[in-house]
Amino acid sequence: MAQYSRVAGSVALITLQNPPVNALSAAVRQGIVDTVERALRDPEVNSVVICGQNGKFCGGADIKEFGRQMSGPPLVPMIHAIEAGHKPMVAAIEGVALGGGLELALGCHYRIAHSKARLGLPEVSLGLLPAAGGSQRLPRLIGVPAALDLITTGRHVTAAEALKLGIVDQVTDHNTVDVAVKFVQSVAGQSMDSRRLSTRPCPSLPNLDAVFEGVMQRVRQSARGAIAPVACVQAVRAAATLPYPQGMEREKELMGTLFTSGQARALQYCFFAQRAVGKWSLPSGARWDTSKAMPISKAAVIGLGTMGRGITVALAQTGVSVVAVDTQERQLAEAKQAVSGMLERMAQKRGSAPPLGLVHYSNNLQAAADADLVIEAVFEDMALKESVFQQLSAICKPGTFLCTNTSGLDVDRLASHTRRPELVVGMHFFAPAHVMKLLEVVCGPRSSPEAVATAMQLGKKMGKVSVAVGNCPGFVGNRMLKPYVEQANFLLEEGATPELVDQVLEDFGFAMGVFRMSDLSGLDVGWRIRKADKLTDPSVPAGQPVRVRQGRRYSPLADLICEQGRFGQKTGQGWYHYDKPGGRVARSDPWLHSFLEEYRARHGLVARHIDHQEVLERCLYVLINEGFRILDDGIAAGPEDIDAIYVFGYGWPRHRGGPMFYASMVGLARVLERLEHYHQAHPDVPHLQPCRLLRRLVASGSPPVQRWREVIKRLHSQL
Ligand SMILES: CC(C)(COP(=O)(O)OP(=O)(O)OC[C@H]1O[C@@H](n2cnc3c(N)ncnc32)[C@H](O)[C@@H]1OP(=O)(O)O)[C@@H](O)C(=O)NCCC(=O)NCCSC(=O)C[C@@H](O)CCCCCCCCCCCCC(=O)O
Repeated sequence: MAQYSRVAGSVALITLQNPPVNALSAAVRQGIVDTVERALRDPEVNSVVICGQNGKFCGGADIKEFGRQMSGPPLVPMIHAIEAGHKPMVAAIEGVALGGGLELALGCHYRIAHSKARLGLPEVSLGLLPAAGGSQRLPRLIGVPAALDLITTGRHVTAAEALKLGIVDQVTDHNTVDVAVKFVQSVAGQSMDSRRLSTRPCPSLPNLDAVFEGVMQRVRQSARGAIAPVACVQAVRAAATLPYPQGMEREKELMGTLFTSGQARALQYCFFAQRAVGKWSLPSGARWDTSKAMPISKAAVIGLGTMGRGITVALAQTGVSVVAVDTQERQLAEAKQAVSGMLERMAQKRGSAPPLGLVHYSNNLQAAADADLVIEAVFEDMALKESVFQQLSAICKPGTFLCTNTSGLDVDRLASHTRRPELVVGMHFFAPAHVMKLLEVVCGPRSSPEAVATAMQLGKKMGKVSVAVGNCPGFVGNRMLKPYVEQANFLLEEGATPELVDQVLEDFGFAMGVFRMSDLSGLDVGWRIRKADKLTDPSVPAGQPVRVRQGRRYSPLADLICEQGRFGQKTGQGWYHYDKPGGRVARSDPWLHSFLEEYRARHGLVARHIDHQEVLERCLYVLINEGFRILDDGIAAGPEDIDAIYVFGYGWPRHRGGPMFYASMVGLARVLERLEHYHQAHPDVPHLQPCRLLRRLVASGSPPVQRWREVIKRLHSQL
């Protein structure tokens, strides 16, 4: 797993071999230990180059080994032996040097990188810290502030930035190994004493305490309960204040706490879940590896509201030529300005030219005629969308994929208005579409494997985490959101306040609680949907109790708020009060509190004390229960799909792994027992009734989340 060869007579070349990213598995570590020993022993060798096979230096420790019995030589002494070696060692970095891979390179005496290489210490995003000496060597090399930035964010840097920071000694456009071999020969025989980072002091920093205090405060705030970023700061502080051996002890101690934590398990699960969703399969048998994606060089976006504009920007950023269409002149002119502005700002940040020439504008649907793929993003109204699809089907060239950005309407019904329903899929983006990572690709029963593969591939090119889901009202994300929001409203009826509910959810790790989030998205959106579903007052049959709809408990609270013209941030009032329409800072609103009191009095409801546990359990478990129903219905292929959707699209805290992973951590039996308890207390809320799949999983011994797919398959095959 590490190949030894001799090049240029006296240089030992050690090549890591563990495709696809040369991760430091036990076998690779053993290979490195053996080959380094051999190179140091061999009298004919006077210097060493370490590189990775297939143009990739090393993606770090083998994450698949975590959580299992560790075997093979440990990383820390292995890297120490390299650093202590009396012959010069150079890391030839191509592709990536990440985590343990960069730590290995930091143990070498020199580092030479290809200009396209990326380097970083991303352990924090796996719930860990760079514990193979990275937290101690990097600050000694580049100073505390830069090291803190890289280690607490886990961000990757380009070779050019690495050179500027001093992480690498040289950047080349040529063959990196050849350059490294030449270089190492030029330093052979020299003392490497000054090149051993562990022997260097950390560059001194005035106001060390103040710097760490400030950083710790910022990190704690943005971590939202994640423990790894905090431990990363503590480890770098050890580098800045302790001699190297004690610093290493501290690094080990901190890693010991992180390594076995639930958060590390959750974050590592997220890493693999993000990759698993790319390997989609559908109930029809269509799969990612047998379905051919078509190339998309020209796209059209229909409807240039907020979503259409964001989608246009995201496509142009990807290098796709876009025709942006809106039949309303005023909207078109505003969109032109907004899209150009967004593209310019993004280009300025990147230091490149904005791709303005890729976007063309039109007020005529005919302009979409020769597009390879069209994304409809008109107002969320079925009749309007049906008419657009009918027209597009007549206008577009044969073979154009027709996609809808609907957030929950029936994709199959739209497909039925076209001549080729197999070319229709949903591409559900999340606002702002050029920023948010999630894309739900909604597959109707008639969507062809080719259409699904094309939408998935385009999403990936746009930098999205694309998740293939089935067609049902709300798909996956919004379908699960509905009972969650509903519970929050019921809790208000029973005595809670928006502040209490939001605080509990934010303490859990959500960026925003449900009420703050609703104010941000606009309360009128849900109101319009409830009106269309005939849930709001004028369409309710006479004599129907106001808190019952379609035979189940209903809370008209949100409707009443909307009737007051309180649509959230945009109107300056919603569940909270804002300084002005469009204001961002949510303040408690005394009006809302008296409104809730009056409401309860009017309906004979007596406010009771509601504790944090009840808020959390009712909101989260009802959402999780719907997740199980979605799995049982085959709308999502596995728990990873649901979790990726919630982490990347709904602000679910990544260090909690996603709702389904969280359920497995809490214990399925516990979730079931609490749902049963709440359903008994609220028999008129069907969403609280534990789903069949949850019961089945508990009955089969609550297998780990990675094995749920098998249980689901078995369950379905028995039907
Ligand atoms: C590398 C990438 C940037 C490549 O991206 P790309 O898009 O090209 O490809 P994919 O992401 O799709 O990946 C392809 C393929 O490869 C798999 N993979 C990638 N990286 C790894 C990896 N590091 N390990 C295993 N597998 C990997 C990926 O899953 C894909 O597989 P598939 O089957 O889907 O094809 C990108 O992949 C990337 O970003 N990778 C992760 C990089 C990273 O985060 N590296 C850091 C790893 S953690 C680390 O290095 C830790 C070290 O600092 C120190 C470790 C010291 C350990 C000491 C343990 C002491 C424990 C003490 C505890 C004591 C407890 C007690 O007391 O008992």
